[in-house]
Amino acid sequence: MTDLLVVTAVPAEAQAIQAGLADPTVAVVPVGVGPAVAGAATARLLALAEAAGRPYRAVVSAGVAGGFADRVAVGGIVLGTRAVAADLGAESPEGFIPIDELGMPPELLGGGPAVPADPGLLAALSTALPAATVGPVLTVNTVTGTEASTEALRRRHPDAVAEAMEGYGVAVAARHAGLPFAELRTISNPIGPRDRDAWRLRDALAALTTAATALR
Ligand SMILES: O=C(O)c1cccc(C(=O)CC[C@H]2O[C@@H](n3cnc4c(=O)[nH]cnc43)[C@H](O)[C@@H]2O)c1
Repeated sequence: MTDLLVVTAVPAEAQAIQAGLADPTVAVVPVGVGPAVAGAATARLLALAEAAGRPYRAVVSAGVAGGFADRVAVGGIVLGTRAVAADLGAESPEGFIPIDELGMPPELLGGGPAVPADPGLLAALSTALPAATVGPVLTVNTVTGTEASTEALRRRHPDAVAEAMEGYGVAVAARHAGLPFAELRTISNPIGPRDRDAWRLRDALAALTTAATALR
């Protein structure tokens, strides 16, 4: 058991990470956008490696993300303490109800709507990236794009630092395989009213290359 598996959403993120990697045993694979495709693809990669007798030792979900502007700047690095399925639940006239408050048996929730990062892996990444902002990273199916949704997310997750679209799916795949999980993100845009022209992808990808030195 040697390799660390790093999964990104898109090829540009994988290339940015590969450009900064110091460790040749780290595999970086772009698996697609959103928690379902990222989770399914990660589970398949883990199963194939296991069947080939070269199982991975840990999984990192990595890429760019939106940041809560008062927590982390565009271009900054984020390490997730847990991956939170922030839009898994039900709407009601009184507001959003998280999935674990809907009365479902816990075994149907696969451990719940948040998967913690592995403490040892998170500690190693934090030591290697002391400037990183550390906190929960939300996983959403829809990029937040209004002031009202941003405020609702802040109310529900006052300690969250960023949102992206894959972490929870990758975390569930890692948990089902019994492997440590962590999430590494760099910030391409502030979370808030949609302004795609303001996304600073180049800065976030450059930050991913810098942060990749921590992946070993
Ligand atoms: O067009 C490009 O060159 C390009 C390069 C790198 C990444 C992209 C993406 O479109 C990344 C999509 C990916 O980014 C995450 N993300 C980024 N900002 C947010 C956000 O505010 N809310 C949710 N997710 C965000 C997400 O994980 C997407 O999968 C394009």
